[in-house]
Amino acid sequence: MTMKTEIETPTLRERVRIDGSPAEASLVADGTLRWSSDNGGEWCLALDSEVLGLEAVGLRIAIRAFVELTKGLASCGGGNGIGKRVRRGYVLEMPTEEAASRWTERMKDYLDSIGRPKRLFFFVNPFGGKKSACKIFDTEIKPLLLDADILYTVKETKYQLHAQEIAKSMDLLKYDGVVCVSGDGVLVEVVNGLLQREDWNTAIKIPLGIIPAGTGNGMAKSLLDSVGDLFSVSNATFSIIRGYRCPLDVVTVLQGKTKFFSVLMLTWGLVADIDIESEKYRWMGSARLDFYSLLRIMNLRKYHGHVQFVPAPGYEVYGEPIKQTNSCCEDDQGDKANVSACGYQGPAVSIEGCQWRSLDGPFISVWLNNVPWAGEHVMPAPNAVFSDGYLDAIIIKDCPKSALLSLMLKMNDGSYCESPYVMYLKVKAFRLEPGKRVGNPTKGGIVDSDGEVIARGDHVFNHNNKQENLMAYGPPIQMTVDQGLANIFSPR
Ligand SMILES: Nc1ncnc2c1ncn2[C@@H]1O[C@H](COP(=O)(O)OP(=O)(O)OP(=O)(O)O)[C@@H](O)[C@H]1O
Repeated sequence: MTMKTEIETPTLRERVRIDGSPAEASLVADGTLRWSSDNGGEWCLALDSEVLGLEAVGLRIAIRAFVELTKGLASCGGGNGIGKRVRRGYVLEMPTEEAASRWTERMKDYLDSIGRPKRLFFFVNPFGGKKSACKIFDTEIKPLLLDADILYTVKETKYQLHAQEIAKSMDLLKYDGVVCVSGDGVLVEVVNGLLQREDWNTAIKIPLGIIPAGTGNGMAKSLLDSVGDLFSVSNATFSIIRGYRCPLDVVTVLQGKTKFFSVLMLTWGLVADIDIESEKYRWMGSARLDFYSLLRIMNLRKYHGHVQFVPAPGYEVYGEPIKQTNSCCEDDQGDKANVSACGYQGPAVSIEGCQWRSLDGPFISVWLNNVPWAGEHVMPAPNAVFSDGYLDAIIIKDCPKSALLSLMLKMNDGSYCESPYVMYLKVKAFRLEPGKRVGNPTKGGIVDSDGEVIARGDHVFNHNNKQENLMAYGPPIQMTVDQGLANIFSPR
């Protein structure tokens, strides 16, 4: 027999009716509402993890909850997160109006004390994924916001970089958070917009949120999966309503005088080729990635090139030590003022004195990740942590095609990393010098950051005969991590 310790002190007790049935109710100091019905059975609701909002009218308190579909007797706290949740109402009828207002005040005070957002700004990308973000907002997100008494402003993005433009100039004091109903692309634009502001150091601290409505939803998946929650729009929305947040590393990607900021990943070689070149098979739906992966592995490409990195403690065995770095950015460090008139300039801690190591090609694939998941079903970096100050580098130099095929099939649980062909290390900084394709010196690869092509070996020119990508293919591209620079709403 186990002894029950007195850690929960009931703060309020009352004879009530719940959904019409007489019951004995208590509201415990830790925010747990319990009741035992006269008809038998103990019930429990955790205000923090199961309640959206509440309202008192006369003797009645209407509680708007968000609970697991299979919520049973006395189960409290949102279960194991695996089950689907639904909105559900409970009505508490108090014996007096005085009791009703006392209980309401206590419950509202508790919800206020956990720092939930009250005013949110939403970017909705009507163009992302299956082009259903507006419908998702109206049918799945809005009802939860209304139940939680959250005031919201919605802005549909009209074109590429629209979200970045708005984030650069919007009045952030009006909001407790900026949420993207989109794929990862719009979130990255918001981070870039915030960091281009004069007041970037306060602007970047505004809590960011992501509700999956795109093709690439790696951030939403990483956040929900970190607590074992089911990947869904409503779970992502509820995690924003609850208001917990975690710090998020921001990566500065720099080449010469060009820079931008990333929060997800950068990839070159096999994965970038599959991600970008398979676009032409979009008509196949989700099968396009499997089909094109197979095609690329059968006709496997390798790329010449060179990488340098500052390993995290414990990862110094990889690569060869180098004394002097041929930094891509030495010139620019002294020239920082020219990079941008204002805004964030990159991590304050210098990496110049660090012990760099290097690896020479050819490479099959180089993949750097800030969070574990790159998409709903692809987990390249199982050990990635949102704010450890490191990028997880996954490098494949050589691998038989049959082994590569089986690695690709193990991408959905991260187990591919155990293969002896996969080099997995954590780095503080990374430099990529992408080269030409082995056996075909006229062809280069693709460097893809957060789903966008940033450099292409086969030059693509626009109608003004200017190279259309942000960066050049060949010269080093440097990535440095600023630990926990941003904040993101997280399930816990
Ligand atoms: N109205 C719009 N028309 C065209 N592009 C837009 C519009 N609004 C946003 N965008 C752009 O769409 C891109 C992708 O957005 P997002 O990440 O939300 O969706 P996605 O479906 O995951 O993306 P992808 O097209 O890379 O698969 C972003 O770069 C964004 O700038």
